[in-house]
Order: sequence, then C-alpha cells, then structure tokens
Amino acid sequence: MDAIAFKREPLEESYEIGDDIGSGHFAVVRRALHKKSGEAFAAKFIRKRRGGGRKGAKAEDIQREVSILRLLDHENVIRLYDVYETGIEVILILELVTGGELFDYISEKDHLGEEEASAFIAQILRGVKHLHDHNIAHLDLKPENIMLRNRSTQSIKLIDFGLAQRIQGKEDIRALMGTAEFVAPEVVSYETLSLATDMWSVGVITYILLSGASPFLGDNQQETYHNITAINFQFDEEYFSNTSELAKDFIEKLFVKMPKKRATVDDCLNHPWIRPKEPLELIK
Ligand SMILES: COc1cc(-c2ccc3ncc(-c4cccc([C@@H](O)NCCN(C)C)c4)n3n2)ccc1O
Repeated sequence: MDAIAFKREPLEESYEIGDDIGSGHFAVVRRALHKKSGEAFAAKFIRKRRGGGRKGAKAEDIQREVSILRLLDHENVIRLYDVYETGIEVILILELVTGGELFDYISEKDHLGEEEASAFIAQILRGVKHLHDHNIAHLDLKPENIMLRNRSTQSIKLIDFGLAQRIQGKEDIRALMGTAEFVAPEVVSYETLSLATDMWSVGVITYILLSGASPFLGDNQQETYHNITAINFQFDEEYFSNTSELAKDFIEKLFVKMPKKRATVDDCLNHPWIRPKEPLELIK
C-alpha cells in the first residue's frame, strides 16, 4: 500500500501551538489553535526514528496509525483532521477533548453505579464496534485511553491508536504489547491477536468501573501475567456485594481464554446488561 504523503508546509503558518496537555509513547500532545477558524485542536507530535537509533517511532508504525485513523469516523472515536511532517517529527491534528481521562473520572468517584457504568461501556462498545467493523483492533484499550469529550456530558472518545492493527485474517499478528493488567491471555502467551483481544480489555475496564479494583493485577508483572493466563479472578464481596448477576455475567462472557469463544462486540451490545431495556421488558 502506498505511503501517505503528509503536509510539509510549516505547521505554524496554520496553527498556533499551545501548552503540552499530555504525552504518550514517543509523543507529546499539545493544544493547537487553527488561526483561520479559531477552532481548538489537539496536536500529537510523534518523534520520528532516525538512522539506526531506538528512540522515536518507526515510519511504518506512524503510517499505520495515520492510515487507521483516516479510515475511522465515529462519535466515540477521536477524529483525525490533518497530518504534517518535519525532518524530526510527524504531527497529527486531532479533535480536542477536554473532559480528561476516564481513569481520572473513576479515581475521583472510586467506582461507578451500574447504570452509569453500563452507559459508559455501551459507548465504548459502540466505538469498538466501529473499529471492529473495519477489521481494526485497538490493542491498547484501558481507562487512560478513553477520554471524556467534556466534563458535562459523559460522552467518551477512544484515543491512542499507536498499537492498533488491521486484522485481515491472513497475516498472523503476535506481539507482547499493551499494559499488563489489561492484556488478554493470547498477548501474554504470544499467540495470535484478533478483534477478541480488545473484548478481553473491555471486560477488565467493566470490572474496574464497577469496583475500582483491577481483576488480574498482581504484586508484580509476572504475577499479573499468571493471573491472566490462569483466568484467576473473583468477584470479591468487598467490591461486588451490590453488583447484579447480569453485570457479572457480562464480565464472565469476556474473561474467556479461547478468543473464538469470547463474547464479540455485537454479543456485548445485545447483552441485557447493555441493550436498552424495552418498555415491555420492564413490566415482565
Ligand atoms: C490518536 O492518538 C492519540 C490521541 C491523543 C489525544 C487526542 C485528543 C486529545 N484531546 C485531549 C487529549 C489529552 C489530554 C490529556 C492527556 C492526554 C494523554 O496524555 N493521556 C492519554 C494518552 N495515553 C497515552 C495514556 C491526552 N487528547 N489526546 C493522545 C494520544 C494519542 O496516541
């Protein structure tokens, strides 16, 4: 597939670059004001790997992230508007979200009520369905990569597609990647990754939203990985005494070791814990 050409004109001609608002792998995120429209954006500056060095992102990884973001257009997925390039970095001009990370929102509240958790997970599932319908796996789903559009509405945006991959079914994608407590057994065992790999992470996020606790987190990475491959989790009474059986059933259908037997994003959107309750259902 041909490489995508990025704009080489000086970014500063069109945007006024502001303060740093965040950082990621080989990247810094800054506020950017479009001079003509006065609209605010997020500019993700990705440092390019140069020569034989190990610092910076490989050209093919940047190309992959851009080509994936360019495919996507959904209210729960961060939007890409433009791409610039200099000798040392590539700059993604992205939709700005101002509500902060879902991670911080949960931390402030310790955990969420079931209705609020179900509403957040439904939005995350709608965003993930958009990716999966395009055969794209995010592969780094975690609360830090789920941003609130703004503090007043609890609408979410999936961000950080730096590890995302096209899952075409032909090539065999394996990699030890992502953040330990959120990765699926096939990641730990360096086996084939798929769209189902994201669904495991949705289960971990759901468990955390409902309890404030992380289901597989151990005292160290090795213990965490063991807990994941052994599916070693429980619904501690300390955290789940008021949680419905329906919510636990939703999570259990995602903590399934065999990716092909794990609930898909459509299974989850149709699960009674998520699907809007039909009026008739409410009187049954
Ligand atoms: C598309 O890929 C990315 C988008 C963004 C992104 C897009 C829009 C946007 N509006 C506000 C922010 C923002 C604000 C505060 C912190 C962060 C970020 O540092 N935290 C999430 C990053 N992740 C690597 C933990 C991001 N962002 N971040 C960040 C990292 C990405 O890899």
